[in-house]
Amino acid sequence: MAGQEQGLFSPDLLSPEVQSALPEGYVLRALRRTDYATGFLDCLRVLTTVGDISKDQFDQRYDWISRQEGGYFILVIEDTNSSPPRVVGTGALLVERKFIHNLGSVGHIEDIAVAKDQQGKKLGLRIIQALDFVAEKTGCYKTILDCSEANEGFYVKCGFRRAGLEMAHYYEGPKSKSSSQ
Ligand SMILES: CC(=O)SCCNC(=O)CCNC(=O)[C@H](O)C(C)(C)COP(=O)(O)OP(=O)(O)OC[C@H]1O[C@@H](n2cnc3c(N)ncnc32)[C@H](O)[C@@H]1OP(=O)(O)O
Repeated sequence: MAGQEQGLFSPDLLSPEVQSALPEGYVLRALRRTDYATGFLDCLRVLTTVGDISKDQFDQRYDWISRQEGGYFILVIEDTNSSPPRVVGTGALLVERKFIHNLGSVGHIEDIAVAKDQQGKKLGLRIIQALDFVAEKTGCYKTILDCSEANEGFYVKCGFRRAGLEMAHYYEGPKSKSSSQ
């Protein structure tokens, strides 16, 4: 499907309040397969290294994410004033289903990025509000995220507060095949 495809998830999960708070011509929507060529990957490059991803690799990852049935949401903000329309912001929510808290669900916010020339227009805030909406609609009792000290103030403005400490264990060597299946 191309053009008006629904994307990764149902439009019911897109907050109407967030859409109406966006600047004129900016659209909140789910990631689409066609976003390989609309600036989505460039947006992520503001955040970190993305690498040289082919269309085929993009499609394979998109298909894997779309099979996660209610577990993985990626949304974008598109600027339709630009010609052609361009993705200028993105964010992801992973929903972790647990046994604890009466089979509770926890949302994990990941990969928030706003294009450099679009920062400071509250797009980052709108992305977080839109992901909070998805988290609440999918029954999460809380949402958590990791960020740098430099971004703490942004997340405080979005209603988050410091809680806990992040730890990481990085692995060397080739990526396991299962990570792309
Ligand atoms: C879980 C993760 O993904 S962490 C990684 C976050 N992403 C990045 O670091 C990538 C590079 N940075 C960006 O993409 C953007 O700068 C973002 C996402 C951090 C912020 O997006 P923006 O659209 O520029 O921010 P937005 O305009 O929505 O700001 C909302 C409020 O937060 C404030 N704010 C924005 N960034 C910061 C910051 N780094 N520190 C303190 N306050 C900030 C703004 O001033 C604004 O405050 P106001 O309401 O008083 O005016």
